[in-house]
Amino acid sequence: MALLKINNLSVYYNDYIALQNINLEVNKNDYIGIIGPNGSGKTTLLKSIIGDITPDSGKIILEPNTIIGYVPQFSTFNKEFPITVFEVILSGTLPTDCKLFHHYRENDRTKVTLVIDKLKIGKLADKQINQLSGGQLQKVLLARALVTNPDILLLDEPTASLDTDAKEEIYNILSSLNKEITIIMVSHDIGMIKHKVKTFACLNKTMHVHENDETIDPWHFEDLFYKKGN
Ligand SMILES: Nc1ncnc2c1ncn2[C@@H]1O[C@H](COP(=O)(O)OP(=O)(O)OP(=O)(O)O)[C@@H](O)[C@H]1O
Repeated sequence: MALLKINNLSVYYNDYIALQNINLEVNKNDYIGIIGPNGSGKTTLLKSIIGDITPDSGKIILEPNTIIGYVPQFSTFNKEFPITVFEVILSGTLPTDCKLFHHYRENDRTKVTLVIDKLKIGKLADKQINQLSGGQLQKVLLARALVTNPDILLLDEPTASLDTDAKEEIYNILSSLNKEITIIMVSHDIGMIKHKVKTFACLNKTMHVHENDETIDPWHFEDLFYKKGN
């Protein structure tokens, strides 16, 4: 059984069609790059998968007990909130039905320490988030998503506004994580992810899926949005 199956998913914002009849099958260890122009529905698709948006039609089927980790768009994160790196990552353990005064368990703190070690960001743990560079903050957001030990990691433009070295570092971390975790990543960085992802999902309200092989030229990919995929 697929880890995640999307069948004929459509999402409307009032009369506006954001996603139309999307189909996608995601299996263990897949590494899918979702590409598409601005406004093509990429974030809407990720939010539908995590249940933040209820589809108007179609189905999203998860294998039982599948855990999803979500790294939202960097720009949507409020860097001015007075909170440390450790606390941001700890917040990833909060249950979805969290009460106002939630008490973390010792086990939650242990999970944070493990993920901090894994991403080698121990030196950042006590810093306030407004003291971080873009690349450091991106790693912290990744750590927050990893703290629940997800089976599938969804990332919305994880390298937007990062310099080339910081991008390369994030992509190297993701390639290493992909040995254990299935990854679905939205990106505008087609030239760079060409060397990373296993599959391209080309989205512009409708979606076509293509294996990332030598026939895909990252500089002439426009036709991938129209060809019939699987
Ligand atoms: N809450 C909303 N209400 C109305 N329209 C929305 C809403 N959210 C998104 N849209 C519209 O739906 C379309 C798809 O938006 P979405 O954010 O999913 O695109 P995207 O591909 O992620 O864009 P970008 O690359 O710019 O981040 C856009 O035209 C957007 O304006």
